[in-house]
Amino acid sequence: MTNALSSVSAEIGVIGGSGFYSFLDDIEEVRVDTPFGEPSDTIAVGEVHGRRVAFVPRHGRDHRYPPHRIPYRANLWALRSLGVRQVLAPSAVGSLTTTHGPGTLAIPDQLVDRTTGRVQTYYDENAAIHVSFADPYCPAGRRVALDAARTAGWRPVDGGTLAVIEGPRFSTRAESRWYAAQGWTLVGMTGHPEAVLARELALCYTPLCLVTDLDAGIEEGAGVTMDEVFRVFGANIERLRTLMTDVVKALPSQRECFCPHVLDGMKLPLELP
Ligand SMILES: CSC[C@H]1O[C@H](OP(=O)(O)O)[C@H](O)[C@@H]1O
Ligand SMILES: Nc1ncnc2[nH]cnc12
Repeated sequence: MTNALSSVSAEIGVIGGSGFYSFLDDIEEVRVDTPFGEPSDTIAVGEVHGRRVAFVPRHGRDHRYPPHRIPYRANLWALRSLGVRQVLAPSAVGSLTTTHGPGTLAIPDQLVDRTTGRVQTYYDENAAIHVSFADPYCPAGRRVALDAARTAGWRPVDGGTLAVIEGPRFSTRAESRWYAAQGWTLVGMTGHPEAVLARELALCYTPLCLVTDLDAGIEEGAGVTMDEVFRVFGANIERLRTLMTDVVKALPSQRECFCPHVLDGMKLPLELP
C-alpha cells in the first residue's frame, strides 16, 4: 500500500458502480486523503493498453456506501490529485422506456437532478463560483465511448436523459411514470453530484450506463429489486469491463473539448490539486 501522493500517478480515472468493484490486474493501491475526507476506498492504480488508470469503487469494494452517503467530493478530488483528467463512470441504471431493455448500454447526454440535500459543490465559501453545466458530460468522451461500443458489437443508445433520484429506495410507479412522461429515459442514484463535481474540477466526465431493469412505472410486476440489478449487471460485467479497456485505449491524450476550460478566468477559493 502506498500512502498519499508519492510517485503514483494516472491520467484516466474509472469510478466503478454497483457490481463493478475491480478493474485493473497489476495494481498499486494508494491511500489518498483529501480536504473532503477519504474516498470510498483505496485507489487502485495500474495500466491498460499503456495508459495509466486509477480505479475507485464508488460504493467501496464491499458496497458499504449507499448512494446518498458516497463521498463524491473526496473521490473526484483524490482522482484529480493523482493526475487524472478524464473520468469514466460506469453505472447500473433503470430504464424509463421499453425501447431500452435490460442489457442496453446508454451514453446519456443530459441529466436531471432529483436528489435532495447532497453537497454538490467544492466552492462553498470565500467565493461564488458558477460553472456552466448546460452539457453535463464530456463530448469527446461520449463520442469515444459510443464508437468503442459500436466497434465491440454493442448497439449503444446515443443520448437521453438520466434522472438521478435520492434513493436509497427505488421509485414508486407514479414517480417512475412521471419521469418517463417528462421524456427522461434512464434513472439512477449516483450520477449527481458526481458529474457536477467533476465539472467543478475541470475534469472530463463520461457516463456509461448499463440498463439492469425497466423501472417500476414501465412494466407490470413487482417492480425493480436490488437482486435484479446485481443479477443483470453481473451477467454483463465482463463485456462491460472489456469495453472499458477499449474506451481507455481510445481516449485522446490531449484534451480538445471544453472541459479543461470551464474554470478559465475564475478566481477559485481553493487551490486545485
Ligand atoms: C444496487 S441497486 C441501486 C444502486 O445501483 C446503482 O449504483 P451505481 O450507479 O453506482 O452503479 C444505482 O445508482 C444505485 O446506487
Ligand atoms: N430502477 C432503478 N432506479 C434507480 N436506480 C437504479 N439502478 C439500477 N436500476 C435502478
